[in-house]
Amino acid sequence: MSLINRKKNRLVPEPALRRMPCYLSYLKLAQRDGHKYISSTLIARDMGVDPTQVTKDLSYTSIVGKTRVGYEVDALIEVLEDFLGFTVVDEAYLFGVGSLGKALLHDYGLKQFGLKIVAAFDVDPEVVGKTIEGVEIYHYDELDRMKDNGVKIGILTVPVDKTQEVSDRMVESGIQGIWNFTPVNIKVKEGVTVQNTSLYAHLAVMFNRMKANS
Ligand SMILES: NC(=O)c1ccc[n+]([C@@H]2O[C@H](COP(=O)([O-])OP(=O)(O)OC[C@H]3O[C@@H](n4cnc5c(N)ncnc54)[C@H](O)[C@@H]3O)[C@@H](O)[C@H]2O)c1
Repeated sequence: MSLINRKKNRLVPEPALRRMPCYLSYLKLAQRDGHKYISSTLIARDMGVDPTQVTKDLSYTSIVGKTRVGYEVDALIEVLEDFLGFTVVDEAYLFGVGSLGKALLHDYGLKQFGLKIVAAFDVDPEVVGKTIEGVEIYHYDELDRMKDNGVKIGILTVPVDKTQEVSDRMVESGIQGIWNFTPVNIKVKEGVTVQNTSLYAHLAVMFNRMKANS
C-alpha cells in the first residue's frame, strides 16, 4: 500500500508510511507531556531511528521544521493525522466474528486510526443477531441487502477455506479495500486494494532478533 503525496505528486514508500503512525503515537505522548516543539533528533533518538530518516519521512507531508527548535508538536500531529487519513473516519464491514473478529470489534483504537466497523457478518447462529460494542452481526447472506450503503472497506477474519469465496462476494458487493487477516493470498480484480496483515510475521521477527541477541 502506498499513498500519493499530492503536494509533490510522488508515491510515498511503504516503510515510511509504516513508520508514520509510530511517529504519531510518539508525538501524542510528547504532547501529553507538555512538549510544544520537538526536533527530529529527539524523535529519532527516542524511536531508535536515524535522524535523517525522520526528516525524510516527515518531508512527505507538508510540514517544515524550524531551525534549532524543530517541529511544532500540535501542528505535526494535525498534519500527520490528515496525511494518513485518520481525520476522516471510513466505515467498514467485518467478515467473520470469531476470536479475531470479536477482538477487532472490541478494539477502541481502530476508530482513532480512522476506521469504524458499522456491521459484521457471520454464518454462526451463536453470533448472528447479536450486537458487540454497538455493532450488529448479520447473517452473511444478508450482505446483498447492505451493498448500497456505500461501505468500501471489508475486514476479513474468516476461516482459511472460506477466504477466497468470501472475498469474491465482498468485491461483488462493492468492497474496494480488503484488510486481510487470513494467511490466504487472495485474488481480486484490478482496482481492489488488499492489505495482508499477520501478527505471526512480527512474532517471527521477534524470535529471530531474540536469537541474534542471545
Ligand atoms: N493475521 C493474524 O495475525 C491472525 C491471527 C489470528 C487468526 N488469523 C486468521 O484469521 C482468521 C480467523 O481466525 P479466528 O481465530 O478468529 O477463527 P474463528 O474460527 O474463531 O472465527 C472465524 C469466524 O468466521 C465465521 N465464518 C465462517 N464462514 C463464514 C462466512 N462465509 N462468512 C462470514 N463468516 C464466516 C465463523 O463462523 C467464525 O465465527 C483465520 O483465517 C486465521 O487464520 C490471523
